[in-house]
Amino acid sequence: MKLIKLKLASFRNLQNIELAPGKKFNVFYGNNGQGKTNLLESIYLLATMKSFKQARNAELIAFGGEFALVKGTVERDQVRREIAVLIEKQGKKAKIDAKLMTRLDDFFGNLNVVLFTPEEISMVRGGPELRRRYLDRAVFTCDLGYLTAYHDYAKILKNRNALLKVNETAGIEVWTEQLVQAALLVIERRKAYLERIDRLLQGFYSEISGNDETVQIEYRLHGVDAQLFAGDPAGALAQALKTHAAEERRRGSTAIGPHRDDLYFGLNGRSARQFASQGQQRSFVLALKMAEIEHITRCFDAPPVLLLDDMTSELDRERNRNLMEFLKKREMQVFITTTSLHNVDVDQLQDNKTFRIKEGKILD
Ligand SMILES: Nc1ncnc2c1ncn2[C@@H]1O[C@H](COP(=O)(O)OP(=O)(O)OP(=O)(O)O)[C@@H](O)[C@H]1O
Repeated sequence: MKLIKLKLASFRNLQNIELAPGKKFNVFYGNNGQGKTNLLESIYLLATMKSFKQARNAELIAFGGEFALVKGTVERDQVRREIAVLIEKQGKKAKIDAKLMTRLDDFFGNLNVVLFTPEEISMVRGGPELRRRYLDRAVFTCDLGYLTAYHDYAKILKNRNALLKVNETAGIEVWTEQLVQAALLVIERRKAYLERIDRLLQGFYSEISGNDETVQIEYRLHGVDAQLFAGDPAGALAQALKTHAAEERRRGSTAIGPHRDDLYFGLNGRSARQFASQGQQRSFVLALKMAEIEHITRCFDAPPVLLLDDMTSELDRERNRNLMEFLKKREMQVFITTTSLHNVDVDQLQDNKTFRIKEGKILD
């Protein structure tokens, strides 16, 4: 998958951009606050309809503007598609080859991206939301049915929470039963993904770190007996909900389910969250991303587009070199942002294209 053309109008500080990225390495460089990350955000949006900064629509539109437009031409197996996303304050509309998309499912899969930002390093040490967000996105890319399972679960959760909030427990059993069934579908798909990347993760971690430390990734059910779950998943969830009934009434929200679950990252058999050094955390997250790339490549028989935001300042030289070696071996298009070309060693990269960004404009 390749992005052949990108056209932006009134997207954040990028008023009017038109560019033809190269098929391999594209390096965007410039001082802080010039629009490099905004550019990556626009590509991410073209793939997912979402901002990776969790920004609302109004924030994506240039100050004082009414709308923003992001357009891209993507190529896969020599077939080209035009993706256009119109962002207005009240919502987004997407067109593929000039046809308005009415179902989200039809939109996805035309452009796959994997994003790596410095902030993601905190996925190891930070709160569970970051890990859940990573997992949901990663599962979803190769498993479009996951979106339906996830939305069904979210709808039931909302209804059940609404009852708990007003302390209305009559009729809650019906929602509890539905919640359990919907939760199982989400958990099953999340676990299946982790099983698929488990071996990949170990391989990439060794490649990146250059040592023989072992890494583990596991799904952690919140408040549920894992052993019971292995034998009787529905029974274990129902049991946990029963045990937490009083807490739920007190908090006015559902205490058990995929919205509370977490990922466990292990390093040499210990919790990476508690014991990993800065460098080990970076290697871990980078290996996770590499595993995600490999997984998507296998699913679609085509590699995703990689977006590396300000990577060079976060990685030390050795890890950076290992990452570049990994990328050079692949027929993958990469977008890198950096404050200075010195950080990237562009001469080492075959087929690179560089773009200087200043005040929201590309200066060649
Ligand atoms: N809706 C908007 N309209 C206009 N400008 C915006 C909007 N949202 C953000 N900006 C501007 O975009 C700039 C930030 O751009 P961006 O985050 O892409 O910087 P960057 O080049 O990646 O810098 P850094 O190297 O610091 O990450 C800021 O100057 C900010 O004021």
